[in-house]
Amino acid sequence: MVVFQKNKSGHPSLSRYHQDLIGKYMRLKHAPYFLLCNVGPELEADPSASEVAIGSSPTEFPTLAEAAAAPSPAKENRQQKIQEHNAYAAYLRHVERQQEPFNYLEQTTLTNFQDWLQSPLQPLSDNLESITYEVFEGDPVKYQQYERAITEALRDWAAQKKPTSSPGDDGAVVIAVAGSGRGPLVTRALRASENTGVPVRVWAVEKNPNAYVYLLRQNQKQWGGRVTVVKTDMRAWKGPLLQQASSSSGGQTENVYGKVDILVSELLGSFGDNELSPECLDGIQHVLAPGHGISIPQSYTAHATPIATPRLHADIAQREAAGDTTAFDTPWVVQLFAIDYVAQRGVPDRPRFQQAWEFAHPLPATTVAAVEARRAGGVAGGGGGSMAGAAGANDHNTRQCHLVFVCRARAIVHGIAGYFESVLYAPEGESEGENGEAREKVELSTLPDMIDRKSKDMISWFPIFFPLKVSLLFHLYLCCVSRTLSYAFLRWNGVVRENLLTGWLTFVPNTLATPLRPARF
Ligand SMILES: C[S@@+](CC[C@H](N)C(=O)[O-])C[C@H]1O[C@@H](n2cnc3c(N)ncnc32)[C@H](O)[C@@H]1O
Repeated sequence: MVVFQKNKSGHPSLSRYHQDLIGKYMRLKHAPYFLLCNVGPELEADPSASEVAIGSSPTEFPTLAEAAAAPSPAKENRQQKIQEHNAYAAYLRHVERQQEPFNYLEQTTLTNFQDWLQSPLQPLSDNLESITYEVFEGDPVKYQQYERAITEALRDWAAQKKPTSSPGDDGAVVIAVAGSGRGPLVTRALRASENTGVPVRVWAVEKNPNAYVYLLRQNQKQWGGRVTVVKTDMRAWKGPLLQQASSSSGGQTENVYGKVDILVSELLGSFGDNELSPECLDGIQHVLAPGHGISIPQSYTAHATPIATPRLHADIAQREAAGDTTAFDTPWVVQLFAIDYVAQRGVPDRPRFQQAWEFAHPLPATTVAAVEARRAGGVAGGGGGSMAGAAGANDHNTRQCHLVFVCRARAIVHGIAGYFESVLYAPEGESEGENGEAREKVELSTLPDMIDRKSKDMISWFPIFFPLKVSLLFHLYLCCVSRTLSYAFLRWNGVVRENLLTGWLTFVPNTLATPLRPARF
Protein backbone atom coordinates (compact mmCIF):
# COMPACT_ATOMS: atom_id res chain seq x y z
CA MET A 1 0.00 0.00 0.00
CA VAL A 2 1.42 3.40 -0.93
CA VAL A 3 0.85 5.79 1.92
CA PHE A 4 3.56 8.34 1.26
CA GLN A 5 2.67 11.48 -0.62
CA LYS A 6 4.94 14.22 -1.92
CA ASN A 7 4.76 17.57 -0.14
CA LYS A 8 5.14 20.93 -1.90
CA SER A 9 8.92 20.64 -1.94
CA GLY A 10 8.73 17.15 -3.43
CA HIS A 11 9.77 15.36 -0.22
CA PRO A 12 7.91 12.30 1.04
CA SER A 13 5.26 12.99 3.67
CA LEU A 14 2.21 11.33 5.22
CA SER A 15 -1.40 12.49 5.45
CA ARG A 16 -2.54 13.93 8.78
CA TYR A 17 -4.54 10.74 9.37
CA HIS A 18 -1.48 8.53 8.95
CA GLN A 19 0.65 10.85 11.07
CA ASP A 20 -1.93 10.62 13.89
CA LEU A 21 -2.07 6.85 13.57
CA ILE A 22 1.71 6.52 13.77
CA GLY A 23 1.79 9.01 16.64
CA LYS A 24 -0.71 6.87 18.50
CA TYR A 25 1.34 3.71 17.98
CA MET A 26 4.46 5.51 19.17
CA ARG A 27 2.71 6.15 22.50
CA LEU A 28 1.96 2.46 23.10
CA LYS A 29 3.48 0.87 26.18
CA HIS A 30 5.38 -1.45 23.84
CA ALA A 31 5.95 0.73 20.81
CA PRO A 32 6.16 -1.34 17.61
CA TYR A 33 8.95 -1.33 15.00
CA PHE A 34 8.06 0.48 11.80
CA LEU A 35 9.06 -1.32 8.60
CA LEU A 36 9.29 0.80 5.48
CA CYS A 37 8.86 -1.09 2.22
CA ASN A 38 9.91 -0.07 -1.27
CA VAL A 39 11.45 3.21 -0.20
CA GLY A 40 15.05 2.47 -1.23
CA PRO A 41 17.92 1.45 1.02
CA GLU A 42 18.59 3.15 4.31
CA LEU A 43 22.34 2.95 3.57
CA GLU A 44 23.18 3.77 0.00
CA ALA A 45 26.16 2.09 -1.69
CA ASP A 46 29.28 4.05 -0.83
CA PRO A 47 31.06 4.96 -4.08
CA SER A 48 34.31 5.88 -2.33
CA ALA A 49 34.34 2.51 -0.58
CA SER A 50 34.09 0.69 -3.88
CA GLU A 51 36.97 2.78 -5.24
CA VAL A 52 39.17 1.54 -2.41
CA ALA A 53 38.32 -2.00 -3.25
CA ILE A 54 39.27 -1.61 -6.90
CA GLY A 55 42.31 -3.61 -7.79
CA SER A 56 42.18 -5.73 -4.67
CA SER A 57 40.80 -9.17 -4.73
CA PRO A 58 38.50 -9.77 -1.75
CA THR A 59 40.86 -12.42 -0.45
CA GLU A 60 43.96 -10.20 -0.54
CA PHE A 61 45.08 -7.62 2.00
CA PRO A 62 45.39 -4.10 0.51
CA THR A 63 48.84 -2.78 -0.20
CA LEU A 64 50.18 -0.05 2.10
CA ALA A 65 49.45 2.53 -0.59
CA GLU A 66 45.89 1.28 -0.96
CA ALA A 67 45.41 1.33 2.80
CA ALA A 68 46.69 4.91 3.01
CA ALA A 69 44.16 5.95 0.36
CA ALA A 70 41.25 4.44 2.32
CA PRO A 71 38.99 6.91 4.18
CA SER A 72 39.67 7.47 7.90
CA PRO A 73 37.01 6.18 10.36
CA ALA A 74 35.97 9.77 11.17
CA LYS A 75 35.55 10.54 7.48
CA GLU A 76 33.65 7.29 7.06
CA ASN A 77 31.26 8.26 9.87
CA ARG A 78 30.60 11.60 8.27
CA GLN A 79 29.89 9.96 4.96
CA GLN A 80 27.67 7.41 6.60
CA LYS A 81 25.57 10.15 8.17
CA ILE A 82 24.99 11.64 4.77
CA GLN A 83 24.30 8.27 3.21
CA GLU A 84 21.82 7.37 5.97
CA HIS A 85 19.66 10.23 4.89
CA ASN A 86 16.99 8.17 3.27
CA ALA A 87 14.20 10.72 2.83
CA TYR A 88 11.44 8.34 3.97
CA ALA A 89 13.24 7.19 7.11
CA ALA A 90 14.19 10.78 7.86
CA TYR A 91 10.56 11.83 7.53
CA LEU A 92 9.47 9.11 9.98
CA ARG A 93 12.06 10.32 12.48
CA HIS A 94 10.66 13.81 12.01
CA VAL A 95 7.15 12.51 12.82
CA GLU A 96 8.57 10.88 15.94
CA ARG A 97 10.23 14.14 17.03
CA GLN A 98 6.90 15.96 16.63
CA GLN A 99 5.24 13.82 19.32
CA GLU A 100 4.37 15.67 22.50
CA PRO A 101 6.51 14.28 25.29
CA PHE A 102 4.65 12.42 28.04
CA ASN A 103 4.05 14.60 31.07
CA TYR A 104 5.21 13.15 34.36
CA LEU A 105 1.82 11.69 35.24
CA GLU A 106 1.42 10.09 31.84
CA GLN A 107 4.78 8.44 32.08
CA THR A 108 3.93 6.57 35.24
CA THR A 109 0.25 5.93 34.78
CA LEU A 110 -1.00 6.13 31.23
CA THR A 111 1.40 3.71 29.67
CA ASN A 112 0.98 1.14 32.43
CA PHE A 113 -2.81 1.35 32.31
CA GLN A 114 -3.26 1.19 28.54
CA ASP A 115 -6.15 -1.20 27.80
CA TRP A 116 -5.95 -2.65 31.32
CA LEU A 117 -9.42 -3.65 32.57
CA GLN A 118 -10.36 -2.54 36.08
CA SER A 119 -13.61 -3.07 37.98
CA PRO A 120 -15.20 0.28 38.80
CA LEU A 121 -14.77 1.58 42.35
CA GLN A 122 -17.78 1.54 44.62
CA PRO A 123 -16.97 4.29 47.12
CA LEU A 124 -20.50 4.22 48.55
CA SER A 125 -20.70 0.54 49.46
CA ASP A 126 -16.94 0.00 50.01
CA ASN A 127 -14.49 1.95 52.11
CA LEU A 128 -11.60 3.05 49.92
CA GLU A 129 -8.05 2.34 51.00
CA SER A 130 -5.55 5.05 51.77
CA ILE A 131 -3.51 4.14 48.68
CA THR A 132 -6.57 4.72 46.48
CA TYR A 133 -6.98 8.23 47.90
CA GLU A 134 -3.28 8.77 47.29
CA VAL A 135 -3.76 7.91 43.62
CA PHE A 136 -6.68 10.39 43.40
CA GLU A 137 -4.54 13.06 44.99
CA GLY A 138 -1.77 12.50 42.43
CA ASP A 139 -3.81 14.35 39.79
CA PRO A 140 -3.55 18.08 40.52
CA VAL A 141 -5.87 19.07 37.66
CA LYS A 142 -9.11 17.91 39.31
CA TYR A 143 -8.30 19.77 42.51
CA GLN A 144 -7.22 22.92 40.65
CA GLN A 145 -10.58 22.94 38.88
CA TYR A 146 -12.44 22.51 42.18
CA GLU A 147 -10.42 25.32 43.75
CA ARG A 148 -11.24 27.55 40.78
CA ALA A 149 -14.92 26.67 41.12
CA ILE A 150 -15.03 27.42 44.87
CA THR A 151 -13.08 30.65 44.29
CA GLU A 152 -15.56 31.82 41.65
CA ALA A 153 -18.51 30.88 43.86
CA LEU A 154 -17.07 32.81 46.84
CA ARG A 155 -16.41 35.83 44.61
CA ASP A 156 -20.01 35.79 43.43
CA TRP A 157 -21.20 35.34 47.00
CA ALA A 158 -19.35 38.46 48.12
CA ALA A 159 -20.18 40.49 45.00
CA GLN A 160 -23.89 39.74 45.26
CA LYS A 161 -23.90 40.23 49.04
CA LYS A 162 -25.79 36.98 49.46
CA PRO A 163 -26.79 36.09 53.02
CA THR A 164 -24.76 33.36 54.72
CA SER A 165 -25.88 30.52 56.96
CA SER A 166 -23.39 31.33 59.70
CA PRO A 167 -24.95 31.94 63.10
CA GLY A 168 -25.98 35.60 63.18
CA ASP A 169 -25.00 35.88 59.48
CA ASP A 170 -21.49 37.05 60.39
CA GLY A 171 -20.42 36.97 56.74
CA ALA A 172 -18.68 33.57 56.77
CA VAL A 173 -19.93 31.34 53.95
CA VAL A 174 -20.71 27.83 55.24
CA ILE A 175 -19.06 25.15 53.10
CA ALA A 176 -19.58 21.40 53.55
CA VAL A 177 -17.37 18.93 51.71
CA ALA A 178 -19.52 15.81 51.41
CA GLY A 179 -17.40 12.67 50.98
CA SER A 180 -14.16 14.46 51.89
CA GLY A 181 -11.87 11.41 51.64
CA ARG A 182 -8.52 12.47 53.12
CA GLY A 183 -9.37 16.14 52.71
CA PRO A 184 -7.83 17.56 49.51
CA LEU A 185 -11.03 19.44 48.64
CA VAL A 186 -11.17 20.85 52.18
CA THR A 187 -7.65 22.21 51.71
CA ARG A 188 -8.71 23.75 48.39
CA ALA A 189 -11.82 25.32 49.95
CA LEU A 190 -9.68 26.94 52.67
CA ARG A 191 -7.23 28.15 50.04
CA ALA A 192 -10.05 29.64 47.95
CA SER A 193 -11.20 31.54 51.03
CA GLU A 194 -7.68 32.86 51.67
CA ASN A 195 -7.28 33.90 48.03
CA THR A 196 -10.63 35.71 47.83
CA GLY A 197 -10.63 37.11 51.36
CA VAL A 198 -14.15 35.71 51.84
CA PRO A 199 -14.35 34.07 55.28
CA VAL A 200 -15.69 30.51 55.46
CA ARG A 201 -16.79 27.90 57.99
CA VAL A 202 -15.92 24.42 56.74
CA TRP A 203 -17.45 21.05 57.56
CA ALA A 204 -15.96 17.78 56.34
CA VAL A 205 -18.42 14.87 56.10
CA GLU A 206 -17.09 11.37 55.47
CA LYS A 207 -18.42 7.88 56.18
CA ASN A 208 -15.15 5.94 55.74
CA PRO A 209 -13.78 5.43 59.30
CA ASN A 210 -10.16 5.28 58.11
CA ALA A 211 -10.46 8.49 56.13
CA TYR A 212 -12.23 10.08 59.11
CA VAL A 213 -9.21 9.46 61.35
CA TYR A 214 -6.97 10.96 58.66
CA LEU A 215 -9.24 14.03 58.48
CA LEU A 216 -9.00 14.55 62.24
CA ARG A 217 -5.22 14.52 61.98
CA GLN A 218 -5.25 16.89 59.00
CA ASN A 219 -7.42 19.26 60.97
CA GLN A 220 -4.93 19.25 63.81
CA LYS A 221 -1.77 19.45 61.72
CA GLN A 222 -2.70 21.30 58.55
CA TRP A 223 -5.94 23.21 58.97
CA GLY A 224 -5.29 24.64 62.41
CA GLY A 225 -8.53 23.22 63.82
CA ARG A 226 -10.60 25.38 61.46
CA VAL A 227 -12.66 22.45 60.14
CA THR A 228 -15.44 20.47 61.82
CA VAL A 229 -15.08 16.82 60.88
CA VAL A 230 -18.17 14.58 60.98
CA LYS A 231 -18.20 10.82 60.50
CA THR A 232 -21.50 9.88 58.94
CA ASP A 233 -23.20 8.79 55.76
CA MET A 234 -24.04 12.11 54.17
CA ARG A 235 -27.63 10.96 53.65
CA ALA A 236 -28.05 10.78 57.40
CA TRP A 237 -26.45 14.16 58.18
CA LYS A 238 -28.74 16.77 59.62
CA GLY A 239 -26.50 19.75 58.91
CA PRO A 240 -23.96 21.81 60.89
CA LEU A 241 -24.62 21.35 64.58
CA LEU A 242 -25.07 24.83 66.05
CA GLN A 243 -26.19 23.94 69.53
CA GLN A 244 -25.95 20.67 71.42
CA ALA A 245 -29.01 19.29 73.19
CA SER A 246 -28.91 19.76 76.95
CA SER A 247 -31.03 18.87 79.89
CA SER A 248 -31.19 21.05 82.93
CA SER A 249 -33.66 21.71 85.67
CA GLY A 250 -35.42 24.09 83.29
CA GLY A 251 -36.18 21.21 80.87
CA GLN A 252 -34.65 19.57 77.82
CA THR A 253 -33.43 21.32 74.65
CA GLU A 254 -33.00 19.70 71.25
CA ASN A 255 -29.93 19.86 69.00
CA VAL A 256 -30.04 22.90 66.76
CA TYR A 257 -28.80 22.44 63.18
CA GLY A 258 -27.86 25.14 60.68
CA LYS A 259 -27.71 25.18 56.87
CA VAL A 260 -24.94 24.97 54.29
CA ASP A 261 -24.30 27.61 51.60
CA ILE A 262 -21.95 25.66 49.32
CA LEU A 263 -22.07 21.88 49.18
CA VAL A 264 -18.87 20.54 47.59
CA SER A 265 -18.70 16.88 46.53
CA GLU A 266 -16.78 14.64 44.19
CA LEU A 267 -18.74 11.43 43.84
CA LEU A 268 -18.38 11.12 40.09
CA GLY A 269 -17.65 7.92 38.21
CA SER A 270 -16.34 7.36 34.71
CA PHE A 271 -19.91 7.60 33.34
CA GLY A 272 -20.77 10.56 35.56
CA ASP A 273 -23.55 9.30 37.81
CA ASN A 274 -22.50 5.63 37.97
CA GLU A 275 -21.04 5.88 41.48
CA LEU A 276 -24.45 7.11 42.69
CA SER A 277 -23.68 10.78 43.11
CA PRO A 278 -27.33 11.76 42.37
CA GLU A 279 -28.71 9.50 45.08
CA CYS A 280 -26.13 10.60 47.67
CA LEU A 281 -26.63 14.28 46.94
CA ASP A 282 -30.42 13.92 47.03
CA GLY A 283 -29.99 12.62 50.56
CA ILE A 284 -27.97 15.61 51.75
CA GLN A 285 -29.61 18.35 49.73
CA HIS A 286 -31.99 19.20 52.60
CA VAL A 287 -29.03 20.84 54.43
CA LEU A 288 -28.62 23.45 51.66
CA ALA A 289 -29.79 26.93 52.49
CA PRO A 290 -33.15 27.33 50.73
CA GLY A 291 -33.09 29.83 47.91
CA HIS A 292 -29.37 30.50 47.64
CA GLY A 293 -27.51 27.29 48.57
CA ILE A 294 -25.49 25.84 45.69
CA SER A 295 -23.85 22.54 44.80
CA ILE A 296 -20.36 22.13 43.31
CA PRO A 297 -20.69 20.29 40.92
CA GLN A 298 -23.78 21.95 39.53
CA SER A 299 -24.37 19.27 36.89
CA TYR A 300 -22.85 16.32 35.08
CA THR A 301 -23.58 14.50 31.84
CA ALA A 302 -22.84 10.97 30.58
CA HIS A 303 -21.61 10.48 26.99
CA ALA A 304 -21.29 7.40 24.80
CA THR A 305 -19.82 6.21 21.53
CA PRO A 306 -19.54 2.75 19.92
CA ILE A 307 -16.00 1.42 19.55
CA ALA A 308 -14.11 -1.44 17.93
CA THR A 309 -11.54 -2.98 20.23
CA PRO A 310 -10.59 -6.56 19.37
CA ARG A 311 -7.97 -6.56 22.08
CA LEU A 312 -10.39 -5.83 24.94
CA HIS A 313 -12.99 -8.14 23.46
CA ALA A 314 -10.46 -10.98 23.44
CA ASP A 315 -9.37 -10.15 26.99
CA ILE A 316 -12.95 -10.22 28.29
CA ALA A 317 -13.73 -13.43 26.36
CA GLN A 318 -10.67 -15.02 27.95
CA ARG A 319 -11.84 -14.01 31.43
CA GLU A 320 -15.23 -15.51 30.72
CA ALA A 321 -13.65 -18.74 29.49
CA ALA A 322 -11.60 -18.83 32.70
CA GLY A 323 -14.81 -18.82 34.76
CA ASP A 324 -15.69 -15.14 35.21
CA THR A 325 -19.34 -15.47 34.22
CA THR A 326 -20.00 -11.73 34.62
CA ALA A 327 -17.08 -10.59 32.45
CA PHE A 328 -19.41 -9.41 29.68
CA ASP A 329 -21.91 -7.95 32.17
CA THR A 330 -19.35 -5.67 33.79
CA PRO A 331 -18.87 -2.06 32.81
CA TRP A 332 -15.07 -1.93 32.86
CA VAL A 333 -13.02 1.12 33.72
CA VAL A 334 -10.19 1.19 31.23
CA GLN A 335 -7.70 3.57 29.70
CA LEU A 336 -8.88 2.92 26.15
CA PHE A 337 -5.99 2.84 23.76
CA ALA A 338 -5.95 0.23 20.99
CA ILE A 339 -9.43 1.16 19.82
CA ASP A 340 -11.14 2.59 16.80
CA TYR A 341 -14.11 4.92 16.93
CA VAL A 342 -16.78 3.40 14.76
CA ALA A 343 -18.89 6.55 14.48
CA GLN A 344 -18.16 9.11 11.83
CA ARG A 345 -16.92 12.50 12.97
CA GLY A 346 -18.69 15.68 11.91
CA VAL A 347 -22.10 14.26 10.91
CA PRO A 348 -24.72 16.96 11.58
CA ASP A 349 -26.89 16.06 14.61
CA ARG A 350 -25.08 12.74 14.90
CA PRO A 351 -21.74 13.52 16.53
CA ARG A 352 -19.24 10.82 17.36
CA PHE A 353 -19.68 11.40 21.12
CA GLN A 354 -23.28 11.83 22.20
CA GLN A 355 -24.80 12.85 25.49
CA ALA A 356 -26.86 10.14 27.16
CA TRP A 357 -28.29 12.10 30.11
CA GLU A 358 -27.76 14.85 32.65
CA PHE A 359 -28.11 15.35 36.40
CA ALA A 360 -28.26 18.78 38.04
CA HIS A 361 -28.05 19.85 41.69
CA PRO A 362 -29.76 20.97 43.78
CA LEU A 363 -33.07 19.46 42.71
CA PRO A 364 -35.86 21.96 42.18
CA ALA A 365 -38.17 22.35 45.20
CA THR A 366 -41.10 20.83 43.26
CA THR A 367 -39.12 17.62 42.58
CA VAL A 368 -38.11 17.39 46.23
CA ALA A 369 -41.75 17.80 47.27
CA ALA A 370 -42.82 15.02 44.87
CA VAL A 371 -40.08 12.72 46.18
CA GLU A 372 -41.10 13.43 49.77
CA ALA A 373 -44.69 12.65 48.92
CA ARG A 374 -43.75 9.32 47.35
CA ARG A 375 -41.42 8.28 50.13
CA ALA A 376 -42.97 6.01 52.73
CA GLY A 377 -40.04 6.10 55.13
CA GLY A 378 -36.56 7.51 55.49
CA VAL A 379 -33.18 6.99 57.04
CA ALA A 380 -33.64 7.79 60.71
CA GLY A 381 -32.10 11.04 61.78
CA GLY A 382 -31.21 12.66 58.48
CA GLY A 383 -32.52 13.66 55.13
CA GLY A 384 -32.92 10.06 54.12
CA GLY A 385 -32.09 10.47 50.50
CA SER A 386 -34.00 9.28 47.56
CA MET A 387 -32.69 5.74 47.86
CA ALA A 388 -34.60 5.29 51.08
CA GLY A 389 -38.29 4.60 51.18
CA ALA A 390 -40.87 3.09 48.91
CA ALA A 391 -40.48 1.94 45.33
CA GLY A 392 -40.77 4.96 43.09
CA ALA A 393 -38.92 7.28 45.48
CA ASN A 394 -35.99 7.27 43.09
CA ASP A 395 -38.01 7.66 39.88
CA HIS A 396 -36.74 11.19 39.35
CA ASN A 397 -33.25 9.71 38.85
CA THR A 398 -34.41 7.45 36.02
CA ARG A 399 -32.77 8.28 32.74
CA GLN A 400 -33.16 6.82 29.27
CA CYS A 401 -31.63 7.76 26.00
CA HIS A 402 -31.79 6.78 22.40
CA LEU A 403 -28.68 7.63 20.46
CA VAL A 404 -28.03 7.28 16.75
CA PHE A 405 -24.50 7.05 15.40
CA VAL A 406 -23.52 6.99 11.76
CA CYS A 407 -20.65 4.63 11.11
CA ARG A 408 -17.68 5.57 8.95
CA ALA A 409 -17.82 2.26 7.10
CA ARG A 410 -19.05 -1.23 7.77
CA ALA A 411 -17.50 -1.78 11.13
CA ILE A 412 -17.28 -4.20 14.00
CA VAL A 413 -18.63 -2.87 17.27
CA HIS A 414 -17.25 -4.49 20.40
CA GLY A 415 -18.97 -2.23 22.90
CA ILE A 416 -19.79 1.26 24.06
CA ALA A 417 -17.21 3.65 25.45
CA GLY A 418 -18.55 5.98 28.13
CA TYR A 419 -17.27 9.38 29.27
CA PHE A 420 -18.56 12.27 31.37
CA GLU A 421 -18.51 16.03 31.63
CA SER A 422 -19.31 18.16 34.64
CA VAL A 423 -19.99 21.85 35.19
CA LEU A 424 -18.50 22.48 38.60
CA TYR A 425 -19.54 26.12 38.67
CA ALA A 426 -20.96 28.55 36.14
CA PRO A 427 -20.18 32.15 37.22
CA GLU A 428 -23.29 34.22 37.66
CA GLY A 429 -24.18 37.53 36.00
CA GLU A 430 -22.11 39.62 33.64
CA SER A 431 -19.14 40.01 35.97
CA GLU A 432 -15.59 39.91 34.64
CA GLY A 433 -12.47 38.16 35.89
CA GLU A 434 -9.55 39.91 37.63
CA ASN A 435 -8.04 40.96 34.28
CA GLY A 436 -11.30 42.06 32.70
CA GLU A 437 -11.82 38.83 30.77
CA ALA A 438 -15.24 37.10 30.59
CA ARG A 439 -15.52 34.46 33.29
CA GLU A 440 -15.92 30.97 31.98
CA LYS A 441 -17.66 27.95 33.42
CA VAL A 442 -15.34 25.76 35.46
CA GLU A 443 -15.65 22.28 34.00
CA LEU A 444 -14.30 18.75 34.01
CA SER A 445 -14.36 16.57 30.92
CA THR A 446 -13.05 13.15 29.97
CA LEU A 447 -14.35 13.42 26.40
CA PRO A 448 -11.43 12.87 24.01
CA ASP A 449 -12.40 15.92 21.93
CA MET A 450 -13.04 18.20 24.95
CA ILE A 451 -10.61 17.26 27.69
CA ASP A 452 -7.81 19.50 26.43
CA ARG A 453 -10.10 22.51 26.38
CA LYS A 454 -11.91 21.90 29.67
CA SER A 455 -9.53 20.06 31.98
CA LYS A 456 -6.25 19.43 30.17
CA ASP A 457 -4.04 16.64 31.52
CA MET A 458 -6.68 15.42 33.97
CA ILE A 459 -6.19 11.71 34.58
CA SER A 460 -8.46 11.06 37.56
CA TRP A 461 -10.96 9.16 35.44
CA PHE A 462 -10.44 6.60 32.71
CA PRO A 463 -13.35 5.92 30.35
CA ILE A 464 -15.87 3.19 31.04
CA PHE A 465 -16.41 0.33 28.59
CA PHE A 466 -19.70 -1.54 28.26
CA PRO A 467 -18.73 -4.70 26.33
CA LEU A 468 -20.93 -6.56 23.90
CA LYS A 469 -20.56 -10.29 24.05
CA VAL A 470 -21.15 -10.78 20.35
CA SER A 471 -19.36 -8.20 18.28
CA LEU A 472 -21.64 -6.74 15.68
CA LEU A 473 -21.25 -5.56 12.15
CA PHE A 474 -22.96 -2.22 11.74
CA HIS A 475 -23.71 0.47 9.25
CA LEU A 476 -26.00 2.47 11.42
CA TYR A 477 -25.87 1.91 15.12
CA LEU A 478 -28.57 2.74 17.58
CA CYS A 479 -28.08 2.33 21.24
CA CYS A 480 -30.50 2.65 24.05
CA VAL A 481 -29.27 2.59 27.60
CA SER A 482 -31.68 2.67 30.47
CA ARG A 483 -30.19 3.68 33.77
CA THR A 484 -32.96 2.38 35.97
CA LEU A 485 -33.49 -0.95 34.36
CA SER A 486 -29.75 -1.45 34.06
CA TYR A 487 -29.67 -3.02 30.65
CA ALA A 488 -28.79 -2.01 27.19
CA PHE A 489 -30.39 -3.09 24.01
CA LEU A 490 -29.56 -2.26 20.50
CA ARG A 491 -31.35 -1.73 17.27
CA TRP A 492 -29.84 -1.44 13.87
CA ASN A 493 -31.07 -0.50 10.47
CA GLY A 494 -34.28 0.52 12.19
CA VAL A 495 -35.19 -3.04 13.14
CA VAL A 496 -35.74 -3.66 16.81
CA ARG A 497 -33.99 -6.86 17.79
CA GLU A 498 -34.67 -6.87 21.49
CA ASN A 499 -35.68 -10.55 21.64
CA LEU A 500 -32.55 -11.64 19.94
CA LEU A 501 -30.33 -9.37 21.89
CA THR A 502 -31.70 -9.57 25.40
CA GLY A 503 -29.63 -12.05 27.27
CA TRP A 504 -26.26 -11.33 25.88
CA LEU A 505 -26.46 -7.57 25.88
CA THR A 506 -27.64 -7.30 29.43
CA PHE A 507 -25.22 -5.54 31.70
CA VAL A 508 -25.67 -4.81 35.36
CA PRO A 509 -23.68 -1.80 36.45
CA ASN A 510 -22.25 -3.29 39.60
CA THR A 511 -21.57 0.18 40.94
CA LEU A 512 -25.30 0.42 41.49
CA ALA A 513 -25.30 -2.44 43.96
CA THR A 514 -25.24 -0.63 47.27
CA PRO A 515 -26.63 -1.47 50.68
CA LEU A 516 -29.28 1.22 50.43
CA ARG A 517 -30.30 0.51 46.88
CA PRO A 518 -33.94 0.80 46.00
CA ALA A 519 -35.85 -2.25 44.90
CA ARG A 520 -35.64 -1.42 41.20
CA PHE A 521 -31.86 -1.24 41.01
C1 LIG B 1 -14.23 9.66 44.90
S1 LIG B 1 -13.90 9.81 46.59
C2 LIG B 1 -13.41 11.51 46.68
C3 LIG B 1 -12.63 11.81 47.90
C4 LIG B 1 -12.11 13.24 48.00
N1 LIG B 1 -13.17 14.20 48.01
C5 LIG B 1 -11.14 13.54 46.87
O1 LIG B 1 -11.53 14.25 45.95
O2 LIG B 1 -10.01 13.07 46.90
C6 LIG B 1 -15.53 9.83 47.26
C7 LIG B 1 -15.55 9.89 48.77
O3 LIG B 1 -16.89 10.01 49.17
C8 LIG B 1 -17.13 9.14 50.26
N2 LIG B 1 -18.57 8.81 50.21
C9 LIG B 1 -19.24 8.18 49.22
N3 LIG B 1 -20.54 8.10 49.53
C10 LIG B 1 -20.70 8.67 50.74
C11 LIG B 1 -21.82 8.88 51.57
N4 LIG B 1 -23.04 8.47 51.23
N5 LIG B 1 -21.63 9.53 52.73
C12 LIG B 1 -20.39 9.95 53.11
N6 LIG B 1 -19.30 9.78 52.35
C13 LIG B 1 -19.45 9.15 51.18
C14 LIG B 1 -16.23 7.95 50.01
O4 LIG B 1 -15.95 7.24 51.20
C15 LIG B 1 -15.00 8.65 49.44
O5 LIG B 1 -14.15 9.04 50.48
